Amino acid sequence: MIRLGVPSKGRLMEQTFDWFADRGVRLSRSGSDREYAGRVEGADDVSLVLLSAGEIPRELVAGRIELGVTGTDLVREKLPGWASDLIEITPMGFGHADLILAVPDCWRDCDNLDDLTSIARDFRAAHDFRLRIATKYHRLVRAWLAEHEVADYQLVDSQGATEGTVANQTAEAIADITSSGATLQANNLKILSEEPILRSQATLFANRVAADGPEMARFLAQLGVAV
Ligand SMILES: Nc1ncnc2c1ncn2[C@@H]1O[C@H](COP(=O)(O)OP(=O)(O)OP(=O)(O)O)[C@@H](O)[C@H]1O
Ligand SMILES: O=P(O)(O)OC[C@H]1O[C@H](OP(=O)(O)OP(=O)(O)O)[C@H](O)[C@@H]1O
Repeated sequence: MIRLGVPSKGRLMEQTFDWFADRGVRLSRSGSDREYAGRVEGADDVSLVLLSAGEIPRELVAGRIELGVTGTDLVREKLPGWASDLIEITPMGFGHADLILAVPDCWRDCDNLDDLTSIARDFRAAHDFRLRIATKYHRLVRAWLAEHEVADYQLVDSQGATEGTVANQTAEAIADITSSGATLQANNLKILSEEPILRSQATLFANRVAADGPEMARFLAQLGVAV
């Protein structure tokens, strides 16, 4: 049996259902909106497990699901060395979002990371703490800033409504996912001019060990994708 983990709600769930339906596999929730049980029609020996998108990377590595749909951002953030445990089977063409760093619009002299570096240095000299960047993507943001030799900052954890932290004065800058840009605009934030920290999209992942079996090869062939 192949256990397929799919996000349990929202657009990501609906677009995942559409993607499989286009390939002849009908996924559905059984019961009410609150019931996280699912049904699979059109494929043998496949069961549906509805999970939070953020938990799918961990469940894949633990081998509690063999296949899973989630954003590449969540896999890279939550699983250092993910490629030794998981295989990226195919990007799915939806759930596109960029992980970016943004600062207040009113910081006229801050357009790129060099500007931020000098602002952060001055900030540290003027205050008795370092410039705060709110994010839930700790690992990816730290690695990116280290790569660009930015050191005078601290991360503050924000698990939601991250763009609001600047107005609420719990951070000076944010690093979060953006898609349309509407949330940044509504919160008077602008993106630094560098390339995004990461470009993410919904992707089908497999547990590397499970990917070897004949059942998996059959199912992936039915979907028109290969390991
Ligand atoms: N505005 C957006 N547009 C497109 N994709 C997005 C957007 N916001 C988040 N995502 C993507 O959706 C995936 C799920 O994100 P996130 O974990 O924030 O979802 P959630 O619905 O809050 O999940 P949870 O069930 O854990 O509460 C991530 O891969 C993320 O990149
Ligand atoms: O660029 P946009 O199209 O405006 O999308 C970006 C927003 O979408 C996500 O939030 P979500 O709605 O998942 O809520 P969250 O704040 O709880 O993460 C993300 O964290 C941004 O806040």
